[in-house]
Amino acid sequence: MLVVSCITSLSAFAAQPNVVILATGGTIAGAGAEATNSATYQAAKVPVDKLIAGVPELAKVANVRGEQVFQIASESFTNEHLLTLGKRVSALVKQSDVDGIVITHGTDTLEETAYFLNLVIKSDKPIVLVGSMRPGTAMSADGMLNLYNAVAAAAATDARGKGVLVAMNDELNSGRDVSKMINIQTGAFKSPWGPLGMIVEGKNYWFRLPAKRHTVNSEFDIDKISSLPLVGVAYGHGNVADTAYKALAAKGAKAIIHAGTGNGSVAAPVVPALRELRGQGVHIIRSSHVNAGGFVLRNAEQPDDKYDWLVAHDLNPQKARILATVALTATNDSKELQRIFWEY
Ligand SMILES: NC(=O)C[C@H](N)C(=O)O
Repeated sequence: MLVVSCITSLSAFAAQPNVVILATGGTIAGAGAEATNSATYQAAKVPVDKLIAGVPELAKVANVRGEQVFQIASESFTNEHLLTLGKRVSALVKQSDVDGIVITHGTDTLEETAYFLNLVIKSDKPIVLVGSMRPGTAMSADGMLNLYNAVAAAAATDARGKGVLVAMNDELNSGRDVSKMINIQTGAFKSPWGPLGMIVEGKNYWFRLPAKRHTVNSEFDIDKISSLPLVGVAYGHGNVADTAYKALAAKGAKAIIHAGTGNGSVAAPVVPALRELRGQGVHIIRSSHVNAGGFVLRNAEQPDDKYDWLVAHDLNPQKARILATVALTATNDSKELQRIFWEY
């Protein structure tokens, strides 16, 4: 009897999917002095093994192992961090003993890393990013459930082929669309076009699919990218001057994302400087900083065809920076870049 039950539990273990948790820091690995410290704490303190040990229920949905890739607050996530993480994910998804990847990440730039991986990883295996809005030491900390949901989602075969996902607050959002909308509530991550699905008690419920190119259908491949060009973001407002745009170009920016008002509109006094920069070879990409999601169209507000400027369509400025950075590794042609902005 004993032998039989041992064999049964062994085969049950072997049958579980293998999920690797790549830890990068953030509030999900944060710690505060008191349980009441939900907003004042130090990010990136708790190592991955301790995070995993804190959620024993993970073992019921997957064979989980952790790797500490970085231990940083995500506001300091550089292009080099993106490259290092992307190459590690790419190597892992090629392994036959890896079924899914979870990446624990600070929430400040989680949307940027999720979009980057969505563009450059050639795999249909689930890749799920997760963070938390409160540190694990706080009352009603959200990290445990978010992590459980992320591992359950990454372990599920129904999460395959949907691009890089973000599991936060019971929602499964596309890494392309999702954005941090508020910095103090657990329901912080929203997509302007709605979530792809929900995860409830470890089960995924899907409602829609991403329409844009991603992962296996992307023309970009992290294995072929060895460095990322500099792309800057300049914030537009009514009294804006050309100082930031010119300074970014002087620092070597290959493209400048104009975080514009409304329809990516540009204040009249800075138009000449932006035209001049384009003449010097710097791409000008009009995006919008409106809160619920911009929708910038070519030749609306500004004659993009005449100026050879680009539009980021619905990508917010930080996501537009990611796509421009990746796209510029493949082409410097403005028509090609605009095609890429429509397709991804
Ligand atoms: N909630 C968080 O994770 C915020 C933190 N500043 C980070 O992005 O690392």
